[in-house]
Amino acid sequence: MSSLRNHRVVIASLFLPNTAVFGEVATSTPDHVTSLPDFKSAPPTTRPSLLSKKSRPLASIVEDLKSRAASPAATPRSESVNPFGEFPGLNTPNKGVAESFLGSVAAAVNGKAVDGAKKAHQTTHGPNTQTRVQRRMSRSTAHRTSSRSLSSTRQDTFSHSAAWHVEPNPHCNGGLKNAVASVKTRLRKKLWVGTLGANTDSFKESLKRNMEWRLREEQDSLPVWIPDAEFASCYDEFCHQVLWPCLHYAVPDAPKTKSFYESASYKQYVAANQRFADAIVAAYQDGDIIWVNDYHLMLLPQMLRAKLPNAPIGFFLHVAFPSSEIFRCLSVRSQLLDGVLGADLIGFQTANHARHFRQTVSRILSAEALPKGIQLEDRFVDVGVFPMGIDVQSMNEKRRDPEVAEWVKALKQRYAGMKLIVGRDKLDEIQGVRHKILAFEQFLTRHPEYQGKVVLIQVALQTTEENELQGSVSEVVSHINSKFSTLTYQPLVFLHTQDLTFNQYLALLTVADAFIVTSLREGMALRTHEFVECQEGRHRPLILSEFTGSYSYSGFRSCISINPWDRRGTAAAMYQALTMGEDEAKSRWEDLHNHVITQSAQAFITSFLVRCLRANIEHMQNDTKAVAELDVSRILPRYKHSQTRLLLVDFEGTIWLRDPAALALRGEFEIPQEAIASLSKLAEDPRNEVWLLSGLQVKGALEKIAAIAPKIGIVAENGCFIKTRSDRHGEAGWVNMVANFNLTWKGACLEILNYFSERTPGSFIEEREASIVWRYWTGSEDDKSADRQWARRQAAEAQNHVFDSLGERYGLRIIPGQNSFLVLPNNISRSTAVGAILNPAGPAHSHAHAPGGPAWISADAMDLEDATHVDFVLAISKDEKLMRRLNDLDNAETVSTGNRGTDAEWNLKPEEVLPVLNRFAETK
Ligand SMILES: O=P(O)(O)OC[C@H]1O[C@H](O[C@H]2O[C@H](CO)[C@@H](O)[C@H](O)[C@H]2O)[C@H](O)[C@@H](O)[C@@H]1O
Repeated sequence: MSSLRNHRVVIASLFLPNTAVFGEVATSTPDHVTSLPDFKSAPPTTRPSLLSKKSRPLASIVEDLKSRAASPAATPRSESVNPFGEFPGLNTPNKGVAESFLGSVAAAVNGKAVDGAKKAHQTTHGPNTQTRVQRRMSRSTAHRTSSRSLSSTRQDTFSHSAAWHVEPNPHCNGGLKNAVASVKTRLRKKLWVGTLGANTDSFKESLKRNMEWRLREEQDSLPVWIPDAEFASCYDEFCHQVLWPCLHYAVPDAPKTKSFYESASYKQYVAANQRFADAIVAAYQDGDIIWVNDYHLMLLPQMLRAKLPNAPIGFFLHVAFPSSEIFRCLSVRSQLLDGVLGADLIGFQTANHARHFRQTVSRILSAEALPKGIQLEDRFVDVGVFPMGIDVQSMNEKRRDPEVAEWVKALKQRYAGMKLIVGRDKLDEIQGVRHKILAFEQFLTRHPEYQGKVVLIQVALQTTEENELQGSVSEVVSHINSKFSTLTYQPLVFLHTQDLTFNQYLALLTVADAFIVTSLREGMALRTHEFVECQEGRHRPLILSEFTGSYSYSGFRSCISINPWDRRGTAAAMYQALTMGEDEAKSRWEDLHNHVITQSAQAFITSFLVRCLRANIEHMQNDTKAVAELDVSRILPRYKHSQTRLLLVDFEGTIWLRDPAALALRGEFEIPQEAIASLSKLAEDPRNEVWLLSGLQVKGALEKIAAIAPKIGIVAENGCFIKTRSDRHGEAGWVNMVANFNLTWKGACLEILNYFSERTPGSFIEEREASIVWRYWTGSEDDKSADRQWARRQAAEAQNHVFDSLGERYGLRIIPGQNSFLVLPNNISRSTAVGAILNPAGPAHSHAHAPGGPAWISADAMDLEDATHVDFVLAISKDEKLMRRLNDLDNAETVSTGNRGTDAEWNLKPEEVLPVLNRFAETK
């Protein structure tokens, strides 16, 4: 982390952590209020107990019902006695919130006045029985109407003389804000770049300058000004209705309502991203690390890279990333992928999301996806997994607030004898609240003994109106409350986050008998981590969807897992949670807790930023390193004076420049006699060990070469087979490096590829011993015809099929080429073969490996420390992985014959290879 101290971190996030609010009211600095957004902020400087000694009687059931007198459902005046007696009063600045909160929870136990025909689901006072479950306001629309927002109407204009103050921005990603705060002593210099989350068209320029100045001075924040209509289209439409569902595995079909055009909203998304880019470029200083957050800003890394070619840029996706089968349906899929690939490092919450991303890039952009990232034409982009966590220490401090204890007491009193299941989600389709409620209905139906005794308290996070409508929560809430409510009981309570303070929420988590998340997909689900910490004294269980990021971590497997689509299973999980014995609950909680404290916010932020910096340094070294044309005269002296030399030379594309497809298809092969003769001459020298590296199979070309050049070692099929050099007794043989591998995948793979071959004219399969190549195009590489496009699409589909059905099961990897792709076992490569060659106990040095002998593969095969007996290594190859590995050796000269960016020390055109080999061969 020490290296981070010297850098300023520019944090780009759609919303700033703090925003500006008009009015003179002096509020506390953001540090004094809860840093978790969306909850009603605690009041200013003084924070007297909400439940002060001057208690006011608790609203009785009669009062509770009276307060809904405006409702058409008449309330019986002579209600039964409130079973909960006295409740402390609310004589505090947060009175409104407290009333709302208690009103809501009270309603659950006090029973509802119901319209004979149709019971309502209202849980708090208000004239309209629909309001509690209806959405409040989306982030963009909220600010067009909210009195707390910066601009109240479009007609108002605000100049620099308008009074304003700072408050926490309820729209900012709470997890991110907390994570940054958790390392504030170590992350000394930072600059947040984002929007205020308010309509700002009516601001005069003078006001904007005034805000910019103060926010920069006081909050380390730089506001980005986005016109209101542009913001709404970008955020409410493109982000929430196109990207959000798709990234959470829903096939894009927006706009369902035809209320907007995807292409138009994408334009606004581009424009909004460009405004961020302009603001950051203007503020950028040498040494800054730029950290771009989340799906709202997927184009920003590339826009920044265009202007700041050397800047360290990290992109972290907080939400999920779907399989390529889903992502490829997006009309702007390539633009979005190109956008994020401007970063040095792309981070994901889970290994699955990262894998999906790599596969998607490989299939849509035809770039090479390696385990550590993406090899583009001109540079490498790191891809990593950085699970988000919570700041446990800060959370525990908040939990220790006496006010939380008072609320716990109050809630216990209010819900005495009842069980509480708590949840907090957006009301859209993705977070599965509808599924949750229907499962709760099933639970109450299957376990009637719990009717009247269990309440589901659902805290609702606001999202876009359209998304909430699609979530269809409202109708099921009405349905379940009308089905099970009695005079003294309502099964389902809805609260909006604005209805309760964070302390109240913490109290709710503390008294909960279970917490439930039914997301159909989710990036992480940090609210479950908060619940676990709040349960320190009680250890009640977590019911968690298998489709959340949190569940993908083994520590969280001690939850009660559910498939949210399985209503019966979810209902059973509710029963299991409420009836679980203390010992089992404690043991499960301990696992969950251990995970929460290990996967902390601090660990997340430190590892992401350090890796981003390191990746940038590596990339810059590679990019700025002018790779010189090989100057043989600089190398020859070392060669001359060395005693043990290893010479590695690629076959295809380096000394053999013919089309491998023609060889596979028609068996057309002519030995490149001059090159083989030159290598053989080199191999005559007892100080030299000469190896030919090839992806071709043994049969055919390589067999023929082996016959005429017995002193050359050969690596076939990218490392699946190795032919040792013949020794002085003339012994040599092919060693099968994959003899112990399960190759049964080949049958299934061929079946898939046959299917695609039938549909792709001119394509064919090249089956090798332990690998398979599908050559989907045999025409010109520059062909832009529809036929080639079709073939490329088929190739993408075929890769998907092979990887999804066989990849993980058999440990396979797919290497895309220009017009073909190769499927082979994961742990086989030219560089593992070279590791095996260097190993003194390996196939190149031991006679135990006679032809047809046992397989040789060693766990140490990758270990280049074995290279101590070699004092000169020359590698002429296109294999970048091999180049990188050999660069770790002091005595290696790496020479690339590829035509794109390389990590090798030298470049060499393939046509120049033979003259170079000859010069070595002539040197004594
Ligand atoms: O609704 P948006 O403004 O588009 O924001 C998206 C959501 O961001 C946050 O959740 C995401 O990040 C969390 C922390 O990394 C992660 O736990 C969660 O799974 C992600 O979805 C935020 O907490 C949500 O309220 C926003 O909806």
